[in-house]
Amino acid sequence: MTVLDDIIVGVKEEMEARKRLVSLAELKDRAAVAAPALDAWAALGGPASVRNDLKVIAEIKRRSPSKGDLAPIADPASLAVQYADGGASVISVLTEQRRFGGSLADLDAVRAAVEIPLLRKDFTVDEYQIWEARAHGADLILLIVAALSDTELAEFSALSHELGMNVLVETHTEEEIERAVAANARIIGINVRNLKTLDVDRSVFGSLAGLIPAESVIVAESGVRGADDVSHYAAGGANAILVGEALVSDSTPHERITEFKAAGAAAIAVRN
Ligand SMILES: O=P(O)(O)OC[C@@H](O)[C@@H](O)c1c[nH]c2ccccc12
Repeated sequence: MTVLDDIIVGVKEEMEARKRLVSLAELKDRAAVAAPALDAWAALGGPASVRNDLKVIAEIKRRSPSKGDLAPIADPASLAVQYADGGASVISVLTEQRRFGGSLADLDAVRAAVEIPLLRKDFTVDEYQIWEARAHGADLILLIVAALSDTELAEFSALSHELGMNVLVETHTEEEIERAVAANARIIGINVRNLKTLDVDRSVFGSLAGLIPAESVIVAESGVRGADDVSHYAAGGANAILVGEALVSDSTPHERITEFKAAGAAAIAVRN
């Protein structure tokens, strides 16, 4: 069993427990009265012809299976405000409980605090979680190609779009990019961390980014330690970066984001 398989077992158990507390019908009622989803695609730069800088997706991440506790986040709302002040385009809230220490309560707290698009970051394996995301104010959800069949990828994308949300489709291999493109994904992430082993290999980004059609927003996920990594991803074709650990463990995350955006813009100016 891979790490990913193991995580998903826990995700399903937690979801079954939530299903007993909140029915799908109840979630649909809540989703119907939620404020409409914000346009994460536009926030991430939109059509290729108008993209001009590097966008930052800043993540609220308490813990990870590879590193354990990252930082005590007493107040996710104030961290989110710092992210937004620093110029994050989207805030990612990890809601997976067992391995990442997240929750829907974190998503609620962040939703109440900022008005920029939110990614509900979780291991989506059931439509229930998509309704849940929308009911709790998410604008974007994560679909991990390695965890889904082509049918699930298509159905989950369609439901998300029906609910007005965008989808970040996460890949790690050439075959997964082909599957993401076949599913018409327009926001495609390359996670440099292999979720089956948790190994990080930053060179994966540069070797795969060229396979993604220019119309899609390309997100470099994981492994940003500092501005050099940001420059590396931007030079390799990233339109956006997704950063967790480096921001939650920094005392001035807004300054880090500003620094990352400057490094990204400089590398993109050279790239163009
Ligand atoms: O903390 P990092 O190395 O900056 O990584 C952030 C993000 O990419 C990572 O949290 C992540 C990428 N894909 C995921 C899927 C599930 C959980 C977490 C992730």
